[in-house]
Amino acid sequence: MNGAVGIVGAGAFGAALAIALARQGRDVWLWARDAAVVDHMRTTREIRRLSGAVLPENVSVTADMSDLGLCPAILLSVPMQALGGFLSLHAGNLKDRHLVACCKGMDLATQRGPTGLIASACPKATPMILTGPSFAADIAQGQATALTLACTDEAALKHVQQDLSGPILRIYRNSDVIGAELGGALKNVIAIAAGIVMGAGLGESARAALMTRGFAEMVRFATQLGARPETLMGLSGFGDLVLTCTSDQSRNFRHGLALGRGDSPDASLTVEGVATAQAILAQAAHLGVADQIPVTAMVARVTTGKTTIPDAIHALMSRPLKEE
Ligand SMILES: NC(=O)C1=CN([C@@H]2O[C@H](COP(=O)(O)OP(=O)(O)OC[C@H]3O[C@@H](n4cnc5c(N)ncnc54)[C@H](OP(=O)(O)O)[C@@H]3O)[C@@H](O)[C@H]2O)C=CC1
Ligand SMILES: O=C(CO)COP(=O)(O)O
Repeated sequence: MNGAVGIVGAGAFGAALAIALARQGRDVWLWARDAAVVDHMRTTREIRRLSGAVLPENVSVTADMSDLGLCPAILLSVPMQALGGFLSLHAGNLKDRHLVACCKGMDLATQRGPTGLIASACPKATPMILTGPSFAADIAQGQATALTLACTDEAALKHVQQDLSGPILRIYRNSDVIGAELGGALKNVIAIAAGIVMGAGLGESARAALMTRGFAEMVRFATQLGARPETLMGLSGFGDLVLTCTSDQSRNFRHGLALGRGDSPDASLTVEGVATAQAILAQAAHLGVADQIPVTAMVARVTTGKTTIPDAIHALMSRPLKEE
């Protein structure tokens, strides 16, 4: 299909985007790595991870990457920690394209964000990131959703913005790739902390304080890496932080909720904030600014069993007093 949108990864988000883009009139190639999963989707047209949402007719499903050969833009909707491995396996099929990362996080092995991994694996491709407040289930149901698309190539950015926009997906463009990436990565870490606060029974006031101080930390860290503060205040930062910290649809929030209650989190789910907290902390330590991201540091320590939740709360509450 000449000009179809390619989507790699038929999990919750990839499938939801396929459904929305198809409803907006685009032909879509949806790729999954597992031939049995592809057969099941072809036969039933159902997406198990989206409570049986149905794929429109103009979505073609494949396990063969060469089927995406005529797609000028390919959305990469695999988990962050799988992106590097995926790119090294399939770089040959992806060169020269607009590659739109849909994952939120930072790679633990390289401490790079998704567009950094794309640029390194596919130097001739144009890397972009699509991010912002958007639960897959909402998108699959056709609910209006606003997202940020970030890229440093303005012409390519405008082209893909146009391509992906429609009555379901309203896409805002942004040239600040670092800010968009870090907003999406860090909000998942803060959402785990918000879940812990609620699970431990600390109450709504504590959650509001955590979100506010977490947001201050997001802006501080991202601007040190070159992000624009306004990007963090937009959909990819503040918008997604609010969504993810306040809804138990969020897997990151639910992960924290389970930890706060003393339960075991569901290990089968994609919970990006766990590895990302460690990657951000390692990067901050390398830059000598680890003391400026106290919430992220505590999430990294709690989720790796290096400290307990009561000790983490005590440590955060007894930091030296400072100006807001
Ligand atoms: N779900 C949501 O509401 C949203 C998710 N996102 C982001 O989208 C990204 C994907 O999340 P989501 O779709 O929810 O996750 P899911 O766990 O639902 O799906 C992940 C998909 O990636 C595939 N996959 C995993 N590893 C590889 C690999 N090495 N090579 C190829 N395919 C692989 C999985 O295939 P298999 O089934 O074979 O393992 C599965 O199809 C995350 O970064 C998330 O933060 C962003 C906004 C909203
Ligand atoms: O990023 C998301 C919504 O914007 C999805 O959040 P979770 O990955 O926590 O479910």
